[in-house]
Amino acid sequence: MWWSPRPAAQQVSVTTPVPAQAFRFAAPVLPTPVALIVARWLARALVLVVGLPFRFPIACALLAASLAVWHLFGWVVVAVAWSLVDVGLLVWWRRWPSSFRRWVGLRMLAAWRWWWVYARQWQPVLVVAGLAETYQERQYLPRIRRVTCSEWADRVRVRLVAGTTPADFENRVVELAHGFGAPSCRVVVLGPRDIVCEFPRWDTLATPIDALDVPEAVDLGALPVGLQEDGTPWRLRLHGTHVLVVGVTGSGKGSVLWSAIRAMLPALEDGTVQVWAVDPKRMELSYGRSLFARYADTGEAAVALLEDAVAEMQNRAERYAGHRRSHTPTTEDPFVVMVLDEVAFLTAYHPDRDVRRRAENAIATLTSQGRSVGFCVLAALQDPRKEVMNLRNLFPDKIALRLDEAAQVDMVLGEGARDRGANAHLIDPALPGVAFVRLEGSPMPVRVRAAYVSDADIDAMTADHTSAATVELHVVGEAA
Ligand SMILES: Nc1ncnc2c1ncn2[C@@H]1O[C@H](COP(=O)(O)OP(=O)(O)OP(=O)(O)O)[C@@H](O)[C@H]1O
Repeated sequence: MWWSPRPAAQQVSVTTPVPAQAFRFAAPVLPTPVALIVARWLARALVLVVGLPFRFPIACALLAASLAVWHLFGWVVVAVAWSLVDVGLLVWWRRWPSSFRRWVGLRMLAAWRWWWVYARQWQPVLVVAGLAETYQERQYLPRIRRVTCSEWADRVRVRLVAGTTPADFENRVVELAHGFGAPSCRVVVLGPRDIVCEFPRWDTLATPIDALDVPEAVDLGALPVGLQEDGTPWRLRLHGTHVLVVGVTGSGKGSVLWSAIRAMLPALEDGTVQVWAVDPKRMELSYGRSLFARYADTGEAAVALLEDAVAEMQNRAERYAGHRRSHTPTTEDPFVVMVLDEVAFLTAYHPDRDVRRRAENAIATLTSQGRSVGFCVLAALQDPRKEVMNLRNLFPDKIALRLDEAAQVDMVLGEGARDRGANAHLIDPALPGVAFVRLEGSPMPVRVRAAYVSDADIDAMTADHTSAATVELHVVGEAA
């Protein structure tokens, strides 16, 4: 019938050109009069001038005050006033350099960076990076709300175009970092359509960090093991979790393990914490043997040690059942940290299949049941692929040191970590100990560097501190 639409016609997409179409409807192109263009430019200039006092209130107030004084009293008074202000600033800078830097230096730097780096290059960088949106032939750009500077980074607060998401920025962090000449870029979401792009001005982790001071009180939920990119301490939680440290050979896995052990020294000495170490390479942990309650360096010994840990963990769980739901470290029930260097030796490379199977079972049991009864597995691994370590998902916390391939980043830190800027595969080999981690409560990866615990530091640690558990073993040995 003439009024019923034909099925074939309904399937034609509205955007598909139809060659035989008789009429084509398009918006007419009207030449814009020059007067309109000039008026628009003038309006934009006016908005800029009116907005300046809001953007730079102090600078504008000073300028206005200078003009007023000039008008009322003449230029000599202005020159004298400015000389006095300069002297005042000089005294401030010399006497209180940090407050001067915070209140004057960094604000001036932020104004300069806003204008020179970001405002000037915003449009080309965002358009080329694919972050400009087009609607009805008009281009919409996210807007810079504010630029602030800290000692090490610029923070550019951005208002997103409606309909876009922070993920669009997170997926373009590499383009943004290169576009604005920064070593990296991190996106922090503040609220709806409100994000901050953080651009470091230089690499704050370029110089090695010496072994940190041994803390007086041990906080097993926040052991100081290095520094974060913003200069604040990098703290590692061990109590109530398990940690997998992944990195190619020479990436500095040892420095993470040793920094964690160093941060627990007082607790090792008073017996509330024990380290049980598995060291198949015999190069990494053997150096500080006297600090460990148990130590194994062969496949069979390592499996026996892991199975002992499982038995002790199950015994503890049986005692706790129905009485308590969490563990508090005491000398009777110490917090046990199983430090497993090169864990793939046990799970994938050991020639004996039975050893591999038993080791894998024991590690799986410890990681799945040990958290609440005071057992933690801190393992180091070179290759994160499933064939080598299929237990990696049982480790809630992971640390990605330098990796071989881009695809390994998400394997270690979880999906989307590389898109959010965790370029662990691009870490400079000259920067061992540099890593990406995900801190609690935030999906954003953070760049960190572990402190380097040298052989001399380990010597000093073993000379000054001994594990209470090891002392006990010696005493038993002497008595026997
Ligand atoms: N945090 C660090 N800061 C500075 N230098 C470091 C750091 N960690 C390691 N290094 C340097 O890198 C070298 C290799 O480190 P390390 O042996 O810890 O790497 P690894 O990942 O454990 O390697 P492998 O898997 O071969 O044992 C060290 O000898 C040391 O010189």
